[in-house]
Parts: sequence; C-alpha cells; structure tokens
Amino acid sequence: MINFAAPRLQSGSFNSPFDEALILKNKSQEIEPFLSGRCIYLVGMMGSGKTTIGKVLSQVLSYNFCDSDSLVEEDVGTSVAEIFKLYGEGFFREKETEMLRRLSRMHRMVVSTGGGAVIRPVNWRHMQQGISVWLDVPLEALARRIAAVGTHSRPLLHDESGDAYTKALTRLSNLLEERSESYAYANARVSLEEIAAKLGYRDVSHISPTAIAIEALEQIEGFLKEEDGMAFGTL
Ligand SMILES: Nc1ncnc2c1ncn2[C@@H]1O[C@H](COP(=O)(O)OP(=O)(O)O)[C@@H](O)[C@H]1O
Ligand SMILES: O=C(O)C1=C[C@@H](OP(=O)(O)O)[C@@H](O)[C@H](O)C1
Ligand SMILES: [Mg+2]
Repeated sequence: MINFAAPRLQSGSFNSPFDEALILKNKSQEIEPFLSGRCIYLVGMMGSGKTTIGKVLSQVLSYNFCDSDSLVEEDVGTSVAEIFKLYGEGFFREKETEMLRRLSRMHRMVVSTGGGAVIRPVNWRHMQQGISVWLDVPLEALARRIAAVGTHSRPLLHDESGDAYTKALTRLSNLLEERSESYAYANARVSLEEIAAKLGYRDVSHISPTAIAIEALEQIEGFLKEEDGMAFGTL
C-alpha cells in the first residue's frame, strides 16, 4: 500500500520560495519511486504553463524534459507558426502525433505537449503509456500571460482583431469550449483556482510555478493511490 506523508503548503500565508522548494523536493522524493519510470505528460490550453512547469518537474524528479512542439520544430526545421503557414494545421497535427508516438516508447521523461494534443484520440493512446496531468488555468489568466509575450508564436491566435489580450481571450474561450471535455481525460487535474483557494490567494496570478508543481505531484499521488487501490482491491 502506497503511504505518503509530507509537509504541505500553508494556507492563508505566502509560503517562502525556500519552503516551497523544500516541500517540492520532499514530495518528489516520495513520489518518484512509485512512477516506475513512466513519462509524465502535461496537457492544457496555450499559456497554461506546460513548458514552465514541465521543466520544474523534470528537475526535481531527475527526469529528462522535452516539449513536443520543439521536437516538431526540430524535425521540420522551422517554427510552429511557419509550419502552420507553409503546410497547414493538418500537417502539424500529423507531426505532433508522430512525436508523441516516439515519446510513448521512452521512460523518465516529462513531456510538455502542445495545447491541441488532446483533440486526437490517437494521441491519448500514446499518452496513456504514461501519466497525464491537466493544468487547468482560468481563461483570463491564460489571456494575460499570452498577451504579455505576444501571440506571434501561437498561429491559432493570429486571426482575431483587437488588442493582444482581447484577441487571446476571444480565441482561447472558443478553443476551450471545444476542448474542455478532452482535457478532462487526463489522469490528474491541477486547478489553479483550487490552489488559490487552498492558499488563501485572491487570484491565481500569485501562484508560483513551484507551488503548481507541488500540486501536480499531489494530484499524481492521488492517481497512484487510486491505481494502487484498484490493483490491491483496497478501494
Ligand atoms: N505560474 C505562472 N505564473 C505566471 N506566469 C506563468 C506561470 N507559468 C507560466 N507562466 C508564463 O505564461 C506563459 C506561457 O507559459 P508556457 O510554459 O509557455 O505555457 P504553455 O507551454 O502551456 O503554452 C510564459 O510567458 C510563462 O512565463
Ligand atoms: O492549442 C493549440 O492547438 C496549439 C498550442 C501550441 O502549443 P502551446 O500550448 O505550448 O502554446 C502549439 O502546439 C500550436 O500553436 C497549437
Ligand atoms: Mg508550450
């Protein structure tokens, strides 16, 4: 029976970066042996933090990190935006599936997927070789983050009119409506709104990548316990 017990983030007060780093380290040392080398796939909308949180998780788990978009860019030899422009979204989706197929044979990897990886059932067959985690971030926060860096690298946000925030919010809202059921297939869900409530924050903008990584490991812990319970009939 898997038995985890470790200090948790304190509610109602800003946890110091040192506290968070220590909690993350402890939690990762507890969880890692039970992963049995399985890959961790981060799924979520554009701007949800898959690449950012993926790098944090890979470091503390002593896993490798890769970003499926970067693998596609290396394979084709140009940026995602250029791939959409030159060859179209369908070509990009085929390449994305090919990269996820190759990754499904690997171990000890944190994979930051592209925001649209969830729309193809074949991609879920590949990701089910590992453990998938949905980073569920409120639309307004996604739009703020993307507006801050610009939409140039995200071709699906290019066509909207208006300022960067409004453009991102409009398009992201439509995409989320199409995709939210697909994201929910993930083995674990990290809700930034739930983290903010747990920590007593007014909104999600103050939640650090470390705090999100801690929550991701806690949600993976829950999945492993459930899986363990089913395996040993203790649920
Ligand atoms: N917890 C966070 N708080 C604030 N900004 C964040 C957080 N996580 C990621 N970001 C920022 O949001 C933007 C998108 O992050 P990224 O990791 O590229 O997301 P994705 O890969 O899901 O598109 C980046 O500019 C990143 O710095
Ligand atoms: O949501 C999507 O369909 C996409 C998200 C992008 O990745 P990020 O989620 O890292 O922005 C990239 O794969 C491509 O622009 C398509
Ligand atoms: Mg990314």
